[in-house]
Amino acid sequence: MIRVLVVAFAVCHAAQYGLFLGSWLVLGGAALDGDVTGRSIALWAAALAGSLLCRAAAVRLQGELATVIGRRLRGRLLRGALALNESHVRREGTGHLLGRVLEAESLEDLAVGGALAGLAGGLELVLAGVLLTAALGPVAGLLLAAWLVVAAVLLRRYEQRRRRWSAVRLALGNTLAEQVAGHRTRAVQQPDDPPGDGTHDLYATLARRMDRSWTALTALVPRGWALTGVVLLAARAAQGADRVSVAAAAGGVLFTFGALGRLVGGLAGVADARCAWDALRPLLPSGSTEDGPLCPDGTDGVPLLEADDVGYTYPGRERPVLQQVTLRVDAGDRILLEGASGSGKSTLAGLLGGQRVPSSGVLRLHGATPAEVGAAGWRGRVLTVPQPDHNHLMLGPLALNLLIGRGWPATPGDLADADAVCRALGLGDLLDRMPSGLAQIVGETGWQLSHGERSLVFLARALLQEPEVLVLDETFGALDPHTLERALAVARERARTLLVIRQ
Ligand SMILES: Nc1ncnc2c1ncn2[C@@H]1O[C@H](COP(=O)(O)OP(=O)(O)OP(=O)(O)O)[C@@H](O)[C@H]1O
Repeated sequence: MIRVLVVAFAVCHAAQYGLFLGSWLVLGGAALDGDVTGRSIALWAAALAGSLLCRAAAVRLQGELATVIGRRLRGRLLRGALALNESHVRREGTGHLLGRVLEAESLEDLAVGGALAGLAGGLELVLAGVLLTAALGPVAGLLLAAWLVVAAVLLRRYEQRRRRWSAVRLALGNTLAEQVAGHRTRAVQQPDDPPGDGTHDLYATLARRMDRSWTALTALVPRGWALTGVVLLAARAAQGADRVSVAAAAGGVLFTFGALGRLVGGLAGVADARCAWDALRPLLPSGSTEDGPLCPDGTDGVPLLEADDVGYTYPGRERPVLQQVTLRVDAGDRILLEGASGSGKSTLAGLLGGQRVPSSGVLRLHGATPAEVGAAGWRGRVLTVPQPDHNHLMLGPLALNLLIGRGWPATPGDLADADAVCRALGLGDLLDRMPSGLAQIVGETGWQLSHGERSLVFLARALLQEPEVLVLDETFGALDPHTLERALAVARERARTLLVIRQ
């Protein structure tokens, strides 16, 4: 699809310039011969109209290309982000990752903002170079080549500066995200704003340098060439060349000026896209863009979920948190896992849910490893509900928070299920109190839920996803004994296979 669109774009673009040049050749030739007739004007108008039609088609194809590339890129980004394991996210920081995602815009701009047209400028330039050499001699061709060398040097410098600026921007984005997340704590604990660490100044300096390089590239090169062209034309006129050849040479210089401008603009866009691609690469899934094959259902004698000699060491830590863990979970099991604080229960929950990768040993779902099942496939079947402190309510309707695992917008059936699960868990009073019921906006700036209510919403959300194995990590810690008993009974009744973790 993308290849077809690119070829169609290139054909339309070439036809546009061919017709444009042809129109002026017809009229210009007739004018210089002093023989402008109704026929030559009609030919000129027809070629110009054809050129405009080709331009419209090229712009439309460019838009389609941008949409297709954007959709694919965002799809891959989403799959890659969902496949990231928790320790990777923690190590890099969410702000850093967010900065990387924002780079996707530069890649889309490459298609939307006309960099393709800039690249087509390269083709125009070849054509212009040939015309120019024919009209002004080989010296003109050599001078044009010299300006291309200058453009290459400036382009390289621009890309280097863009990379340095991007690295600081990512770090700055991460610091900002952390500061926003910890804003309340800082507001309470720090009387004054802490002094800056100089990163903002560095960012501003690098941004200025990058802008200067960009200006030098996109302004100096075409204008420098225009000046060179004027000198060449003046020399040609001084040699006593006839009017026709000076006019043709002036056309060649002007044509080259436009093509050079589009070429350097396009190449600057490509440099932006290369930097953006390097920033995005860690987020994109490697190999196939599709999820791996799902493992077979219910193979006889094979455990539903098993951990075989599994160990885990946090990155940067010397000692493992878990060693030689062996666990077998069969369909329909209800398992309680207890242990002391810091003994590694949540780490195991993360491993079982596919959010971490074991340092040793192997996990299997229906006999298939996570690599065979695919990250998204595994997480869709084994769902670990993190401790309430590590779980999140998104700013949005309560229904969205409950049904996020089922797709959005919700169907009437989904909403009825959500209502039934909430009422079974004891959230009926809350639903009746909220003016908009399931449509009530909850989250940071919406209706504030108590700790217990939040845990019940997290539990309802997980039950509504109907995973094959549900792992609840200290989900009941904030509930009073009566609510706890009721919630546990609902979980036992509704979950297909249940593993509950508590201290
Ligand atoms: N991201 C991390 N990096 C390094 N060490 C970690 C990380 N997360 C947890 N640990 C350490 O791993 C050990 C096990 O932590 P884990 O959270 O799995 O224990 P737990 O049994 O769930 O504890 P609790 O019952 O208190 O929630 C702890 O010593 C903890 O400090």
